[in-house]
Amino acid sequence: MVTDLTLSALLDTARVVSIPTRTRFRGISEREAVIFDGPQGATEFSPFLEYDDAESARWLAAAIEFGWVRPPMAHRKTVAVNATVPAVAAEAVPEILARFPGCRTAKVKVAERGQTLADDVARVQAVREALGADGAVRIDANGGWGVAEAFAAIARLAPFGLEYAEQPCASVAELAELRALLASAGIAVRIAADESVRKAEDPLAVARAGAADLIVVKAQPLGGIAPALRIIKDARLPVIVSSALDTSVGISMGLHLAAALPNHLLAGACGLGTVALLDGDVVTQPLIPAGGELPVARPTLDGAALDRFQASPERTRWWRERIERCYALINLPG
Ligand SMILES: O=C(O)CCC(=O)C1=CC=C[C@@H](O)[C@@H]1C(=O)O
Ligand SMILES: [Mg+2]
Repeated sequence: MVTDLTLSALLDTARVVSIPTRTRFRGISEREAVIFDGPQGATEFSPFLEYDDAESARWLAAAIEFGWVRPPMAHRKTVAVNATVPAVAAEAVPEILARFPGCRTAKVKVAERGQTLADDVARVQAVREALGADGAVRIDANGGWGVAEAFAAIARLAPFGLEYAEQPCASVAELAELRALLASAGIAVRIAADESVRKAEDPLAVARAGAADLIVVKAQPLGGIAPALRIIKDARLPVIVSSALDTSVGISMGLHLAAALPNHLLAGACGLGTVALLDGDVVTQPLIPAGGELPVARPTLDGAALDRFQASPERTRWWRERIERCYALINLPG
């Protein structure tokens, strides 16, 4: 970690932006983010608004690391990414997939509050039809199911061919129980842990409990690329690197994490294509997938776009105060 970055030096480079989403995603229709310009390049701080300071402080540590510390050596120049399909109606699926050119893997949101299993079935079926038999389809329930509900839903969705189910239940104990139930029923759908890694007190508990087949790893929530790599090393499970509906700046942090992984640890296409879900960006060449891949690059900030998406004075003040509180929590040495 850097030792000499003062709060005022950090705040001097901060630009708060608010970018509309093209489709509501996890209830969000405006994505707010802070963009900093560090000596290593642009970096992003964008914890969701409801996250408390202790959790958000890890996102700030990640932003500082990416802007001020040289990233680890890259093992690849491009990273394959998945299309991310929000909990839309089945009819909207082709239009969503069209935003992810060349992506042969799609992650489909399921278990959305207010919807039914029939909605999930219709959406997953539409994705399978659009991708064809050789595409890969995975689902993400964001912990929205209980064990019995998850078992029934996965049994119903498995015939469409599922690569894995991401965080079907909320707790590690539930994931372990579900994983055993699926195995004993001969349903070959792997379990991926996301929230059990990025929001857990102990990100390794899920691996230790044998409750998942792979882990979804996000750089910002885990405190940066170096802490994420330490967790990956200790978890000893295959990894999908994902993001948090970031601008291309935050996405580039995820790409550098994915690029740092040796091939045998990367479990498939990464969840880094979500700039396609935003209606704008802050860089000159937005990281929209081409041929199903993204380049491992540091984007160049677009000053006009930073101005265009500049947040209101009230929101800017809110974010600057949040940065101050989080900065106080991360205890930079020196
Ligand atoms: O993994 C992807 O395809 C995209 C990122 C993604 O799905 C998410 C981003 C941000 C918040 C989360 O609700 C969600 C996830 O749960 O993985
Ligand atoms: Mg997830």
